[in-house]
Amino acid sequence: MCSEGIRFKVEDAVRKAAVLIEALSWIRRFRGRYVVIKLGGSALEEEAAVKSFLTDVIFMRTVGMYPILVHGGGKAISKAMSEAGIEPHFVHGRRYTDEKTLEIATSVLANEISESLAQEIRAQGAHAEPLHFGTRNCLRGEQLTLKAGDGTPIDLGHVGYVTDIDQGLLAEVCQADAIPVIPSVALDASGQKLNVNADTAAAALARILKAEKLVFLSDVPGIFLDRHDPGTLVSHLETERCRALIEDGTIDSGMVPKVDAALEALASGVGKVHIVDARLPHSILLEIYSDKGIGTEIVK
Ligand SMILES: Nc1ncnc2c1ncn2[C@@H]1O[C@H](COP(=O)(O)OP(=O)(O)O)[C@@H](O)[C@H]1O
Ligand SMILES: CC(=O)N[C@@H](CCC(=O)OP(=O)(O)O)C(=O)O
Repeated sequence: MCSEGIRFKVEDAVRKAAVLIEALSWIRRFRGRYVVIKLGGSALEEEAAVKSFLTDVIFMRTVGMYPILVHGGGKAISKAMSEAGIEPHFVHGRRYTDEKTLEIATSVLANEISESLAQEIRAQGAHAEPLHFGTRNCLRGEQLTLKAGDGTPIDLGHVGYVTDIDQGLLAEVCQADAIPVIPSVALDASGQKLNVNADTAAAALARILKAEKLVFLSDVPGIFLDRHDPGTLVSHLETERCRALIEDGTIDSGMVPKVDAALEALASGVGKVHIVDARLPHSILLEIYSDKGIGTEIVK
């Protein structure tokens, strides 16, 4: 090999070592800490990206962090409903959930998506435990009642919000070296299933656990000031600015429940919230274990 080739090889090796050294302080800092990761339905559509993301989650567990995987599956639920001849209907961003919709949504989330994520984690040589009404339940909730402007209650059907979680169960699963996989379905005090928006379910978990971090993996690189201009990606946001961006419509549609959930989590003690692109290989590792992430971080 010529001297130029040797120099390149050495520089490449030094660069790789530098990445490991940079990760070291973050690995030490986050060891034994919970990080709640929400995988959205849009991100779940890309199989190869999901596999690569799960490798990252296994990495996090292997270096001593406690990742907790919470997932939605809005697109898959809508598809299953259409196949059953039911038109999905959303009220204030929540799916109107009658008996039949509840049956479809909970089956898609728990029996299909949670199980397939857990299977993939196992196929990659790690441990996973789906936690829901059909296995061991983790999320407890109550029916959600929204009010219209004039104060009249809005009927959402079997839609809920998380009031509490089984912290003992989570600790047991994490300490047994497994990665908990949790669909956004809660059980109320009488055992009735409730369909919960997955962003709010993840935020409630992070809030109750006082997690180090809450990470939303979606199908965008982060928050943009102008969605048509990739140069406007914001890498750091504080809560006040987030409120203003929601107010002026810069943050809208599916990003609103995420940022609302982020603000709620930060207000109750979660260290930092990240919004990253699930389609970008290793985005979550770069966000957590390097000095400068690649998505948007939100702090108090
Ligand atoms: N300011 C913004 N920056 C980036 N994305 C935004 C913004 N405002 C709204 N969005 C939208 O939010 C979407 C993410 O929400 P959603 O589709 O509900 O994702 P998920 O399925 O991951 O919960 C993005 O695909 C984008 O269209
Ligand atoms: C009440 C309610 O709307 N529940 C959501 C649960 C899934 C979800 O939130 O999935 P995403 O993360 O993909 O949006 C729904 O039925 O679509």
